[in-house]
Amino acid sequence: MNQQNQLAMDKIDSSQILNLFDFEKLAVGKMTTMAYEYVASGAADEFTVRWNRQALDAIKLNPTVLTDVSQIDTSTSLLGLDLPYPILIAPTAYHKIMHPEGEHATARGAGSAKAVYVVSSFTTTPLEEIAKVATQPLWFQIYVRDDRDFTKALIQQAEALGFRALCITVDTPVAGVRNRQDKALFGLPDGVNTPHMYGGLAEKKPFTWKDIDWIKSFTKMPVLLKGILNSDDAEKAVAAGMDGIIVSNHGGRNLDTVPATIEALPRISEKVNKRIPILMDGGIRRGTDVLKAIALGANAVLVGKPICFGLACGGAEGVTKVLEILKNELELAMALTGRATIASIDPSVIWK
Ligand SMILES: Cc1cc2nc3c(=O)[nH]c(=O)nc-3n(C[C@H](O)[C@H](O)[C@H](O)COP(=O)(O)O)c2cc1C
Ligand SMILES: O=C(O)C(=O)c1ccccc1
Repeated sequence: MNQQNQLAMDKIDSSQILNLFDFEKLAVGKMTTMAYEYVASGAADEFTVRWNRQALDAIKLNPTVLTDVSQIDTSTSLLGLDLPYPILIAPTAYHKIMHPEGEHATARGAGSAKAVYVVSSFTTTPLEEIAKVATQPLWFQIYVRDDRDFTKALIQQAEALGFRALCITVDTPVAGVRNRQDKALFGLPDGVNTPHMYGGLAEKKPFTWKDIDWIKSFTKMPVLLKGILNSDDAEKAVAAGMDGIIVSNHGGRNLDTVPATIEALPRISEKVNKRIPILMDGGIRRGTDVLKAIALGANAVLVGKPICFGLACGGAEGVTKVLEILKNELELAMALTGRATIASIDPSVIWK
């Protein structure tokens, strides 16, 4: 497709695309079936995918009235970064199957929206190209390979390119039961590849806490563990000197029937007791979802699938729009619950 046609394809009708669910509906017609099935599907019977949403929906809010909400301030700080709002782009693989500009567009979209973009190690665009166009901080996500020299070199490459934090994904020693993805005969189309990663998800060598210590020993980037669901592991992460954790069930794509992340969050938050920042992802689609996650102990959230759909619908602009809609909804949720700042969002905003 030429550039003119792509730009025309990328025009989003702002009068009709008003929330994150609208992007998914629009994306169905814009993506190949294979790419849509890859992004939208979860593991096995997709209970956890649904629970991520249902558990957020089931939480009721308890607004406070007559507080000064004339100035809503969504800003926060996280691992030395000042964020205008507590929403990051979750690492997702293979952006070029979603849009021809791939991760390049995602990085530009993140830049316009002033959001941190966590780049997947399964990026289909070289890290140096992403770093070149990024105007906001980038983080890097890694899958640890059996080849530890390769793993170390990749982390050092990201660090040298100015990536600001490292997320080690720990919930995927093997890929989950991906029936929908398999039925769609998922595979990368010709011309799309992953310049920094080889192979699939499953590796043979044990990958344990010892490897986490090893990574910590040679990188100066803050290190976060992505995919924590139980509070004992959260405690081990603190003990291992981690700089943060990401409470995640991989968007329901790995082990079906694990709980919703919003359900796992409170006990992890209690155990961690503010010693390190906690991020959360899984089913965040509305500003009220962000508010609920913060109320239950998250310092920030990440969004996965909606970014993929925004990218598919509108390239960089689509990515920006997804983030702007979510930020705007968060501001409204804060105003309507009587919370003018992120710090004022505490458990009392949840109806009990
Ligand atoms: C298409 C897709 C690809 C993903 N690829 C990765 C990946 O490469 N590395 C990783 O750590 N997580 C990956 N994830 C998981 C996301 O980082 C995140 O945990 C999840 O999507 C959050 O849930 P949400 O999609 O409901 O927002 C992927 C998720 C999706 C939907
Ligand atoms: O799809 C995923 O969830 C994922 O993390 C992934 C990343 C690279 C290759 C295969 C799966």
